[in-house]
Amino acid sequence: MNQQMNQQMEKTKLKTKNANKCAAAGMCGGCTYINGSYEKQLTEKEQYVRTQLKGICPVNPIIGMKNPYHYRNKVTATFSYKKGEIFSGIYEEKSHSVVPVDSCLLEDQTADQIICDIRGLLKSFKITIYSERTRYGLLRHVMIRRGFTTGEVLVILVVTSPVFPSKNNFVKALLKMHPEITSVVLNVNDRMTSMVLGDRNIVLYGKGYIEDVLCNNRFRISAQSFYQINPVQTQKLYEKAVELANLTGEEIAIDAYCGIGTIGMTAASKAKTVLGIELNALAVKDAIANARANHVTNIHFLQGDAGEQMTQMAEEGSHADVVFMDPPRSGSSEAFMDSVAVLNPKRIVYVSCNPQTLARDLKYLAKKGYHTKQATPVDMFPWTKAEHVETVCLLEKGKK
Ligand SMILES: C[S@@+](CC[C@H](N)C(=O)[O-])C[C@H]1O[C@@H](n2cnc3c(N)ncnc32)[C@H](O)[C@@H]1O
Repeated sequence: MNQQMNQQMEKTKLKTKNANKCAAAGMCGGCTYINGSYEKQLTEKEQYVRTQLKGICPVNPIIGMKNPYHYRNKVTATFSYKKGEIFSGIYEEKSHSVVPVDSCLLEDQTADQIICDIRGLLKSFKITIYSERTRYGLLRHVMIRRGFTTGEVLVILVVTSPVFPSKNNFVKALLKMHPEITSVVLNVNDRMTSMVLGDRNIVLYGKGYIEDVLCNNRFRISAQSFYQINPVQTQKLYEKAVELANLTGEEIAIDAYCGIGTIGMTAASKAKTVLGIELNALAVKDAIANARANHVTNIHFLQGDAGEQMTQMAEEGSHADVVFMDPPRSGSSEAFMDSVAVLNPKRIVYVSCNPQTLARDLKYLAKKGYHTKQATPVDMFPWTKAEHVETVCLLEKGKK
């Protein structure tokens, strides 16, 4: 039997075994660890971080989750046709064919139910499904964001055109089935892109965003803004990050790659001032509104590339006592890290969702005189790949 046939048989066996837990297992690429115990998964993730950070710093035990299911507060569905009937689901791993999914072990259950009910409405409202191949059709995706503490629900209908048939009646029908929905937004995405959201939002119902409470602050979260997808673990992650910063109330702190200002606002009550830096203009708008709504007066925000903003601050002779940095999976830039060194903070708290780029950046920061004292992995994405484990690190200036 050739190798290809063997691999195919192994794949089929795995799918059959996993299908007991989830019909899409082995296809959507989400639950890599579905077959083992949660404890084993935590051990492997911790070991993965240890391997990546070998020779850099000691690694503390991983912080796991008590109930590691249905934690995703943001759910995105894609639609397609099978024998003329519309179905909804998730893209197959590394492909754009849709795997049917009605309920997922990781996703918020209310969100999954709303998606199924929207799918049920499409035919009677004559809403067509967008095809990437023909570029014909209206509805590309449905995204649901749900506030874990507030229960608020934002439904985002991602469409190719702002002309949505009988939109008021559609919203009315949806609200009748799901009175818990607090806002509905049309997001127009008419580009040939694999990005889910377009730039234009039209509010059909409610305020156009949700609010959620995290670490005693209330945050406003718009369609496009980054917000951690596992609120239970985020609380633990931010508490650890602020604890590592060891703030006394006298510090000038920077929250780089700040999103809607969540880490900076959590730290603000313990620091003198905080400056948040973020590229996404809508996230900065949310961050400013969040600071105002929570009466946090010692935090300010800059919109722009973190590397460019920090370079400018370094050139102006600015100083910081503590820098929080939480870059995207690709990690930080040398321009940013060069400038951090010029600002001369005592401590850097690095939050990362990619141990590989984290290791690369920690090595670069070591060359700049910042040594990593400790790292703590946090399981933000239970059942998914070890490569996605979150880690929070403390770096200090001076000798190793
Ligand atoms: C992993 S998220 C962290 C956000 C926030 N700290 C949180 O916990 O919610 C990374 C953030 O970096 C922002 N970002 C990406 N590239 C950036 C850049 N070059 N400069 C500044 N911010 C950037 C993204 O828009 C996103 O909000």
